[in-house]
Amino acid sequence: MLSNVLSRAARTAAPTARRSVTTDALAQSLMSPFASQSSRLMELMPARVKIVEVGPRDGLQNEKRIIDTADKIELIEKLAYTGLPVVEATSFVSPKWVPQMADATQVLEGIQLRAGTSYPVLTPNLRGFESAIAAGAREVAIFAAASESFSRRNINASIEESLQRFRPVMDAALQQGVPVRGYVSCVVACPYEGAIDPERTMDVVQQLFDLGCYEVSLGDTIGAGTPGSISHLLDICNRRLGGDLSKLALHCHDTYGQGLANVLMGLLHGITTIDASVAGLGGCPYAPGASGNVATEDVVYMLNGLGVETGVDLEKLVDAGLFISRKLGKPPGGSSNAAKAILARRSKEDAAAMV
Ligand SMILES: CC(C)(COP(=O)([O-])OP(=O)([O-])OC[C@H]1O[C@@H](n2cnc3c(N)ncnc32)[C@H](O)[C@@H]1OP(=O)([O-])[O-])[C@@H](O)C(=O)NCCC(=O)NCCSC(=O)C[C@@](C)(O)CC(=O)[O-]
Repeated sequence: MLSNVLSRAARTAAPTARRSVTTDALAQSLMSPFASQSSRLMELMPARVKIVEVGPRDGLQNEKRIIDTADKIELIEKLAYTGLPVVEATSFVSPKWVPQMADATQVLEGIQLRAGTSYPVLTPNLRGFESAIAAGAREVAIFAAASESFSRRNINASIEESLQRFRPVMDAALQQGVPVRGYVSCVVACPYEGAIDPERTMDVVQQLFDLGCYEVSLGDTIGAGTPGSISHLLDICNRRLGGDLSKLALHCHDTYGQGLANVLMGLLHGITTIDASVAGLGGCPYAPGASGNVATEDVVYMLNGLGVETGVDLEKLVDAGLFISRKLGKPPGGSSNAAKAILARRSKEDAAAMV
């Protein structure tokens, strides 16, 4: 088992970037000296993780500075070019509610699609679904919440009303063969109600599966979860879903710095789909105080170090993060520690090359 993991790591360590020692290789080379001690951990790791990049949607939706449509398109294309299998592109919501997403049609129509990447979009109602399909969407996502108060503030509907609203979206999607992802927000905590009962979360998850979602993403919307509460939630998911978590994704915000630890906890429980946002961008306009998602660069660095394949080129990902950080006037690499370290290493290498 361990030798499989190590040879997998060696395969994925193939140099991809212009740099002499890629950071992918660095993370993986650090693994081998400790491999014998950590073999139990390695055995629990999946061989491959699907990363769902939510930066262009979740990452930008809360930004006050309106980003040019062309820059959004360039960001999405740069992200797809890293090898990411899924780049959530935009959302077809009311522009009165989320002004940053007002150009959803132009964004989706403008993307040069890359084979091997899908570009789902958020659709809160049938109107959003129809606009998305007209703009070329091939996959959509509906979004519910485990908290009544958050549901009302986010989409102006109770949980039950929102599920009723999703029914025609789902019917139309099924008729047209469009896959639908589901989100549940506030899976462990709500900005208005505090702690959320995981059984309640699972009730909503189950209803989204019953509606026909092929995957449901568990959103720790305000990033209050810890490995303890996430583990408790996933134990309950495990019981309620008969031991199969393969259709769940984990969507961790990093408000309290727990994002990466929570992702690791998810992997240990058998989650193999992780949502993340380049440069750690993000936040929900209706979740005051919530910071961005766990940074994609940090997730990829960690997975590289664990010998888990993602198919993502970390150096190119850092370039995409740098691009959008500049557009937003944020520090290079945003809140991603891995990106900041890689950018610092690049500067040193560039300075050395000048001597
Ligand atoms: C759901 C509604 C539309 C209800 O909003 P409403 O005000 O109850 O609905 P309405 O039907 O009265 O519509 C209000 C206005 O929006 C228009 N409208 C109506 N629908 C659409 C549409 N699809 N596209 C464009 N426009 C639309 C509609 O035509 C009308 O325009 P007006 O007549 O006033 O000029 C609104 O509440 C909304 O758009 N909410 C979206 C909020 C949002 O995007 N939140 C962030 C995403 S969720 C999230 O971030 C969490 C997640 C997924 O990342 C996971 C996690 O971290 O937890």
